[in-house]
Amino acid sequence: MTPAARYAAAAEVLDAVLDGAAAEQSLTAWARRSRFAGSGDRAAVRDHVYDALRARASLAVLGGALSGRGLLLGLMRRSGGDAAALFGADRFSLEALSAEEAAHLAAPEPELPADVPEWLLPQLQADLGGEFDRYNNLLRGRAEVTLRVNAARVSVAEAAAALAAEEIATEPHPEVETALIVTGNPRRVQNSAPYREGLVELQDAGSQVVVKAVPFPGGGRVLDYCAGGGGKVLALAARGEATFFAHDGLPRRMVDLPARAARAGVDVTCIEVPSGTYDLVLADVPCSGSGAWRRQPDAKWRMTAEGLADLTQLQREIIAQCQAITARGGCFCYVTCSVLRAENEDQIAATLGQSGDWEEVETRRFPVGPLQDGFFLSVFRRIV
Ligand SMILES: C[S@@+](CC[C@H](N)C(=O)[O-])C[C@H]1O[C@@H](n2cnc3c(N)ncnc32)[C@H](O)[C@@H]1O
Repeated sequence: MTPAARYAAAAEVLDAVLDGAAAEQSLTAWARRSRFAGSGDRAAVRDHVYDALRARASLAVLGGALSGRGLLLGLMRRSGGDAAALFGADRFSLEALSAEEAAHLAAPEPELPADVPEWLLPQLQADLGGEFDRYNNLLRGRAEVTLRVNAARVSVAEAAAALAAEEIATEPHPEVETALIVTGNPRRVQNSAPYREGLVELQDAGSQVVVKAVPFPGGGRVLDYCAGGGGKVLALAARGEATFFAHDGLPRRMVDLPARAARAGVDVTCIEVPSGTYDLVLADVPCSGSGAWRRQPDAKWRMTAEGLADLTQLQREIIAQCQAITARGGCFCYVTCSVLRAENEDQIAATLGQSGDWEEVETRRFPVGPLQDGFFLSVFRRIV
């Protein structure tokens, strides 16, 4: 596909997303009906779509319309690209610029809105204060592909060398000692020997830092109550000996966990119903994902006030369930990848903070950064 044709395909996918379809499904549907597209084409179209969605509000203003075409015009304007040369470039491209579009692009740059849902803007500004502008700018960029080195099996330098042997370039994360940032050939990672052999796992650096901050019991029973694919419980299991359990309200989400645990050389038992008590209960609860919206920008635009209220209700239910199964003297760790107080500090204040049965060990925010997603962690110990 020509570069112009890739933009035309991205516009088609974006229009479907703006009509309410999910980005991943729309990309898959486009790839199915476009058998001529190679892997490079699919990757380029995906990048255009996600770049446009991350900054949907500001690009619509820059490009002059909230449409696939308008967002891509905005994207080109932001990067200083020549839209006139690409639009109308060949028979597969988008139509040439209209006189109105050309005039819009030539006019002085308008004031740009923030790239967060309008209804949530006041809440985000109040919650993040002076950090909001930085957060908003970071949300417009791509997230890094990051690996967690399985420190139980290999050193960071050895893992980097094994990846380099397969032409996967990495750099150590400047602050997170187990993290390698993939700087070349990220799409090769999942077929590489270091990945298949469990020397590395795909995991954001923020996620790694949160797990490291969890007080590890050094034995006993450890439960990941919202395990999903198992990222957190696998990182916990890499920290030392204990008996590890994984649970999820939607058990099928754990389908890949046994294979991932086997690759990493750790034992994790998936359970449908927790039984007895656990010395450490970690709940990485379902949340807005506002600390990780770079990775799922269409989720950002789909979030509604009602959806957020439902999530905060579910989070309170999960906290209550976890309180009941934490052993006396054990710890409960509440984790979100949200930057909203409503899902973080307010939840803790309304639940654990009200109970005389629990003492706070630590509550921390891990802000969104250029190299990591944003997280929140609150650790409470159940009084003996
Ligand atoms: C943020 S994700 C967890 C990600 C995972 N910890 C990781 O690091 O890969 C939240 C998970 O909570 C699960 N969940 C939703 N409702 C739940 C409930 N009532 N009880 C337990 N888990 C639930 C979801 O299915 C989802 O897998």
